[in-house]
Amino acid sequence: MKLIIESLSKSFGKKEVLENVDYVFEEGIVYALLGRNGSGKTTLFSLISEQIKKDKGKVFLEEDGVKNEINFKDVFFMVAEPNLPKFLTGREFIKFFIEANKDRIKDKKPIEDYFKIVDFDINDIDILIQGYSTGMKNKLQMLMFLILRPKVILMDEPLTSLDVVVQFEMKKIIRKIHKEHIIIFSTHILQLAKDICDNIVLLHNKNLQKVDESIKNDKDFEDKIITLLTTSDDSIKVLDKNFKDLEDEYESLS
Ligand SMILES: Nc1ncnc2c1ncn2[C@@H]1O[C@H](COP(=O)(O)OP(=O)(O)OP(=O)(O)O)[C@@H](O)[C@H]1O
Repeated sequence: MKLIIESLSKSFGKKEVLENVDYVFEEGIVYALLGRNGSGKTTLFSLISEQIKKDKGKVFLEEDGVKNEINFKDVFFMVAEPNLPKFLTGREFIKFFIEANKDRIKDKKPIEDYFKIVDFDINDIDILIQGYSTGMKNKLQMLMFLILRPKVILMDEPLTSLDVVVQFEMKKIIRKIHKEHIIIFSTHILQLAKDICDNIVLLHNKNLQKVDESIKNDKDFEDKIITLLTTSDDSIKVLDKNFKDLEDEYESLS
């Protein structure tokens, strides 16, 4: 199975965020999507999951050699700050979610078993979601994709709000299920990208760019990624210019 992006472009007003992006993501590989703030990671995920309209280009899913335009039902987009119904309990919400998606769930389990997978405190499942921490809400989101097992899983900064124990559990779960899915994981935490992902893809200069796999084992891994994310970036030129101005100013004073 492959997720194929062809000539994808998106602008907001005059700001072009993605320009003719072509990329192929494959099943069984966990991808880390790295990019600077505002580079377009969330925009890319929103386009793939059809939450916003493309200006140009298409996204396909290829299965057994047959290529079709992607259906939003094949994609689960896990956001950093989930918007869940506040006045339901965790149990009520997951029960409703299972009922609403019953035709798509292959391997149905008792509800409490699902909560156990993400190490959700059983005493908390009957309190209202409005009382949940961000980490607890994120565990509910994880449950949603573990119940649905969609073909494509997009995770926008997913583990940041989880405590280290749950992060570790989630890393294990992602590694366990990754063979049957296409998983793309956006993060600013380079160590996480290195730990959990097979391939690193940069979103930089409005386009996607594969990072050579050997970089992951390089002792200067973080420096190299930063260099790649700052090449031909105007902000760095501005920074350099400011330092030059300061140096000149300093020299004229001394
Ligand atoms: N609905 C919108 N209307 C106008 N501009 C938008 C909209 N959504 C995103 N943008 C702009 O598109 C650019 C890319 O935003 P996006 O949220 O995709 O970046 P990101 O890589 O996810 O950033 P971060 O790492 O900070 O979360 C930004 O300049 C942002 O201001």
